[in-house]
Amino acid sequence: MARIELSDLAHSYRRGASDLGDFALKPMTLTWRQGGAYALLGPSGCGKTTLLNIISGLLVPSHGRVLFDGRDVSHLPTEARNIAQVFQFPVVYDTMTVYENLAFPLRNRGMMGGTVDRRVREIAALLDLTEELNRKARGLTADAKQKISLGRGLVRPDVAAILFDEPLTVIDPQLKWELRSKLKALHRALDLTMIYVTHDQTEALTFADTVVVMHDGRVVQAGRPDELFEKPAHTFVGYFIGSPGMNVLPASVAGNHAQVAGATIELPQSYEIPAGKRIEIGIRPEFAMLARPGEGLPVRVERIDDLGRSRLARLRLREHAVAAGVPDGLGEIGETAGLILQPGHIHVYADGARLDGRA
Ligand SMILES: Nc1ncnc2c1ncn2[C@@H]1O[C@H](COP(=O)(O)OP(=O)(O)OP(=O)(O)O)[C@@H](O)[C@H]1O
Repeated sequence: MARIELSDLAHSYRRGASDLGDFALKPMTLTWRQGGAYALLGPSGCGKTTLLNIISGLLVPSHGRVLFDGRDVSHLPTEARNIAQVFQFPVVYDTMTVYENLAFPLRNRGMMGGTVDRRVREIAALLDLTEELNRKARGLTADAKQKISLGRGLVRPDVAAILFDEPLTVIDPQLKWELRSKLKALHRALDLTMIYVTHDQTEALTFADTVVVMHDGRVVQAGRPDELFEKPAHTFVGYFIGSPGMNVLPASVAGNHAQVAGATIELPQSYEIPAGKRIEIGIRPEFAMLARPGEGLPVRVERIDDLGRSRLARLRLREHAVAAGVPDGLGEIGETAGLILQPGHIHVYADGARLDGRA
């Protein structure tokens, strides 16, 4: 296991690039705790694979350093970093049995006999592969093969970290759920540093203690799932996480008052607003409620989605789309209604970044 530090790390695929726009990874300094379960989450093209390849040693960063337990490994190849990797598609030896596949990474490192056997059986049991141990990998389904790949990644007890790159892509949706919680249990049982790359928020939130959200080559927030939900550090985190995402509305804020769509909302905290920045407020649909016309902000009702246990209103506040909850006793909903925002859950953003208020 290792603590992994990224120190002033940045990467451009263009030699000699100086414009930040040419950087797939913008400068970042970040520590991955020993034994942590991390998800690296972001949309396609935000730089996840670039960052993972730099940590694994497939790519040498154009700027900054990667440290494993304080040791600079920036220029070391993958083999010298003592990490395990699990990729999107199964990497298994078809002619070997499941047992031999799982034992391979251990034997390759010079481990012998009983130690190998114990570890292979432990991992096989954790992944429900015990019954298959003597079968050749060739005849197995894609799901089973990917389980073997996961097992091969998890089997070595001495790795600095295990890097997963979208490992459940080929897995059947039903089994995905099962494997996700299994991976979480495995992390607890094995106490290894794990970094799990995904663009799927459910996968990230169910697996990780800490979710690292990337957007446009930057890490915009690293936090616990509840922190990302309750205090999105960037408007991007607000609408990327959550379903539907956070409502973001242009506003002007002075002290503890926000002007939104012509109405004034009193905020529980006071804000110092930097000059010349785009000011927005953000509020999650869970804390915005549809109300009778004349209450709160005036909105137009576009539609009501029945979600089974609750209803979600899709609204227009002037030209802005807003999602809000529908209280049970509201009665008939016409074309116009009111919208009440819970002030304690309103965040203020300047150029996308969350501002801290003062009580
Ligand atoms: N080998 C390369 N040469 C040049 N540009 C690259 C290379 N690999 C990635 N890029 C660019 O770097 C940026 C980040 O790509 P990266 O693959 O790291 O993102 P990602 O978040 O992993 O996306 P995806 O989920 O689609 O794999 C993108 O703009 C991409 O076009």
